[in-house]
Amino acid sequence: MSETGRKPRTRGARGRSGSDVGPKTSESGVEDTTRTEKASGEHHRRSHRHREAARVERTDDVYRAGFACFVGRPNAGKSTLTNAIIGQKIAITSNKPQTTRHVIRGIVHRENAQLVLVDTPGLHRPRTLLGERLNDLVREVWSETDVIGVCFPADEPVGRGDRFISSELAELKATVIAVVTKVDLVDPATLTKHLLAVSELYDFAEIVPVSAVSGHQVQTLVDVLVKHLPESPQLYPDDVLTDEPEQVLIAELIRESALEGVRDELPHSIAVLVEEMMVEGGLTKIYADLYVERDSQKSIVIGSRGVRLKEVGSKARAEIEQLLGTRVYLDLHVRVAKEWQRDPRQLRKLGF
Ligand SMILES: Nc1nc2c(ncn2[C@@H]2O[C@H](COP(=O)(O)OP(=O)(O)OP(=O)(O)O)[C@@H](O)[C@H]2O)c(=O)[nH]1
Repeated sequence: MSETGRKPRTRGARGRSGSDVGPKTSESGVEDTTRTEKASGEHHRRSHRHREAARVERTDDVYRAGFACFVGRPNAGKSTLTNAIIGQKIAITSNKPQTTRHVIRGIVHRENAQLVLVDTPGLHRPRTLLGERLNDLVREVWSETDVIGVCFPADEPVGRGDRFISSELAELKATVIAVVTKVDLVDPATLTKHLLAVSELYDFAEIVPVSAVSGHQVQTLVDVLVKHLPESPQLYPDDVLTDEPEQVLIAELIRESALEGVRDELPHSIAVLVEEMMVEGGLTKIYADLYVERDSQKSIVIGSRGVRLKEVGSKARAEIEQLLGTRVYLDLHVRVAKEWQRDPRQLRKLGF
């Protein structure tokens, strides 16, 4: 099976041609680092290692490897579940719907299996060009996966959105399982009713209730996903956790930080692009642009006297330092790209 998902994006030299450069904030870490990488002066990628991911687990005698993805209505808990399985923050989560835009893969390594997880945006009725592209992306991922886990949040009744997604699954060659998420939020009686309602939606190969927050049944879910993978040689080297370019992960962390506590219309209007990354000794310098659609949104992001942008920068910097294991200098610019969600050129530039 071929690789799933978007091709890694490469960024050229730092482009500062945009006309709408706003106030900037720079954040620099001070404490000493635990790990330093040899400075190369150019963009580079590292494989993220995670010892726990190499947990030894024998399910049967053959080696299985393949791709799985979680789909489901917005806010169903797909990203949180992916993170719980991979054990590292790789996809952003937020209590606002439809904040996952990038296809981000994580890889679970077992002694006799390799599970490659693909994270997709929620399928929804498209209202903009971006919406249409997102739906195309979801379908593309679906057609290339071996197992699809449809997520149904246990704390919300099965609704039209769930029926819409289930009806789209009929023609797929992938094994389709149901994942009932957030079971920590409901009592056993509600859960039982919910499981019944889910089982009536589609002929799922299995139905697995989980809680990504408490960890309940997360490993069972991995067992189930692995069980339905095809026999295949190993697809990735042993210690690769995700092959998503670091810059995309970093952009996601910045975007997540910028989304916190902002008004409802803003999440869809924010995009982040890492323009340049340099390693200098134990310090990684990151120059990133945060795009919004309107001047009014720019003021919201920046906040009074730049206070909010500074907070966004500090929070993102701390998380990026964790991800990279180096000190980080983060230079954030806010730019206005008018109506970028409706403009094909801008969408391409921002990676959609
Ligand atoms: N209590 C509880 N909350 C959860 C659980 N899983 C996810 N959540 C919360 O549900 C919200 C949505 O989770 P996400 O993982 O962002 O959902 P998603 O399906 O990826 O959402 P989109 O990106 O909108 O498609 C977040 O606030 C999570 O913290 C869970 O197992 N238990």
